[in-house]
Amino acid sequence: MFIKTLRLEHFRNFSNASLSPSKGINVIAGANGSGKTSLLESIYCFGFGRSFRPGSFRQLIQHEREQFTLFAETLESESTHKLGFRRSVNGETTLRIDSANEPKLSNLARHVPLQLLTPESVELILGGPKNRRQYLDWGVFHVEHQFYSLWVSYSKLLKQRNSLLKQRRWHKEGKYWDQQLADIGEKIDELRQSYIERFRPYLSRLIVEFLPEYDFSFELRSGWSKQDASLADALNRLVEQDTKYGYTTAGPHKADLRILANGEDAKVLLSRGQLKLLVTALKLAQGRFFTDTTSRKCVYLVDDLTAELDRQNQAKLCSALVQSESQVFVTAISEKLTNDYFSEVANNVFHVEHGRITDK
Ligand SMILES: Nc1ncnc2c1ncn2[C@@H]1O[C@H](COP(=O)(O)OP(=O)(O)OP(=O)(O)O)[C@@H](O)[C@H]1O
Repeated sequence: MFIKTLRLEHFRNFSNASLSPSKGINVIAGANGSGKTSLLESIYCFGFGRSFRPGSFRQLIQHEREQFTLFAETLESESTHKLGFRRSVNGETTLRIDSANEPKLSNLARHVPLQLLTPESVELILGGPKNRRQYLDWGVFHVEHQFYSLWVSYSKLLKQRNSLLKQRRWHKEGKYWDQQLADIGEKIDELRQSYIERFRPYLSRLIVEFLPEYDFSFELRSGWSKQDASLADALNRLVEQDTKYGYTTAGPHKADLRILANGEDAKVLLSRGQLKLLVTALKLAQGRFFTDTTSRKCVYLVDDLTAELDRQNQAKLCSALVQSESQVFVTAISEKLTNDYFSEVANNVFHVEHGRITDK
């Protein structure tokens, strides 16, 4: 998938701006506060329905305005799609695909597979399990089409169980729903486990490129104890505890991807720069696996490419991005990056200044 054109209306510091990126490397250059990250954020909205920065969606709407609107024209397998995303201060969201309103964000997201790398991406390793589940589920969502509907059903049943637990009504009605919750929960786990098994060789290959000095291992923890033969058994065993807490403590919503370097938790062993390299490898590996399994390409968004990487590793990352033959958006204070790392390939440089975009 390639973005042919992108238009931003009243998004952050952009009043009305557009760009026609190249199919390859696009460098977004500009001073601090010019709007580089905001530009990446606007693309990210199509793939995730939200920003990657903290704060409410209201902060994305330009000050003094009622709504922002984003348009993108994409090209995939010789078909063009027109996508629209609008959010208003009153919370209303409008999605459009090819001139029709689209009720489901998941359908828009399927059109725009994205991998994001920012200085904050190390939270994938340092942060809680939710970050790693989101990472993993991006892959499962884009590769296994039944995953999303299973996840929606599971979330509904989980909400219902939690409400019964809170109201201490589980003993009256809960047993029946638990079996359904467990069946769907097990299916979600199977899809994740099968994904990680197929994905593991890609991970290993890329990690050797970026961090050859460590021996990494990855283990997907299902979200319930191995001492239980099934999720149904775990839910049954934990019902008294769950009633006390008022929520469900076992299930795929508690899964985690354990990442070990030389047998130790990666977050306690690696330096900040090494964590960034690990995350870089994780993101690139997921993009490669996605391409090999679906014959589609994702778009890479790289904010502040030079942050925390030495020159050798910056060059490695750039060469991996070029090799991916995907569309890439990288931000940098200076366009010098283009000459240093991307001079051999066709690339576009866009200058951003106070929310205005000009190409070279
Ligand atoms: N809702 C908004 N309305 C108007 N301006 C905004 C809004 N939200 C943020 N801004 C401004 O937009 C500008 C662009 O911020 P952005 O983070 O995109 O810059 P950047 O070019 O990535 O900067 P840096 O190089 O420092 O990371 C900032 O000056 C910020 O104050």
